[in-house]
Amino acid sequence: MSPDEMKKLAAKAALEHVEPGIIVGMGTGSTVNHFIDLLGTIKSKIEGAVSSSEASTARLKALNIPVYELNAVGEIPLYIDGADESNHYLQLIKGGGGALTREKIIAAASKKFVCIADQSKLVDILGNFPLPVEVIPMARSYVARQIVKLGGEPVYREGFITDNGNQILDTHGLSIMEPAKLEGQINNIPGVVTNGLFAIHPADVLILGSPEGAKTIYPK
Ligand SMILES: O=C(CO)[C@H](O)[C@H](O)COP(=O)(O)O
Repeated sequence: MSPDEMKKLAAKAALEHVEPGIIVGMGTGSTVNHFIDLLGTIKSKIEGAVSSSEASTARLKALNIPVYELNAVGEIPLYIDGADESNHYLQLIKGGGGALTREKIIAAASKKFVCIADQSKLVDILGNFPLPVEVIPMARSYVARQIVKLGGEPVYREGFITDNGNQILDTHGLSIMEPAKLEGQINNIPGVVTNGLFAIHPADVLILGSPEGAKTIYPK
């Protein structure tokens, strides 16, 4: 079974978390794209969505799913998003698609975060996937030097601009033993908008697609 088929299985299983009449918070990426397509088949049962990226907004609108501004809604009952890595505590690395900041905001504004992924994303220790850090452009070199002091090797994602008009440093070489501590340390560097660790507020549920079907995992 291909990773994409496994992503689709996870997306399908996540539909069970969609209650009638709700607004769904939507992440970004290929796994979420499968979920959005499936959401389109039950769109009359929901009120709409809040989106974390221009790409997800375009996909939702193409399916005639109403998209609300975050400022126009209260607490969102459900947030669905993918991940680049998850540990067994459901602490994540996200941001491979560069939408980490809006994703983190909508996840924080949501009551329940259901993460969907193929089985390869579950790891014992975070950090094999380079940690994305969104930076204000004029601070990029300064932030990069501070990340080196923390033991990382930042690589500028050249040619990529986030939906917020910022840049990304993909940080290699980190073996992340204390994810929540590192999340706070990096976010405290002036010029950092946010980093892709979702550790202080992990996911609530992880659904992994595998050749044996979709497996639901709760934090250890
Ligand atoms: O964080 C993300 C985008 O910013 C994605 O959720 C993450 O990169 C996983 O992507 P995919 O579902 O394509 O594997």
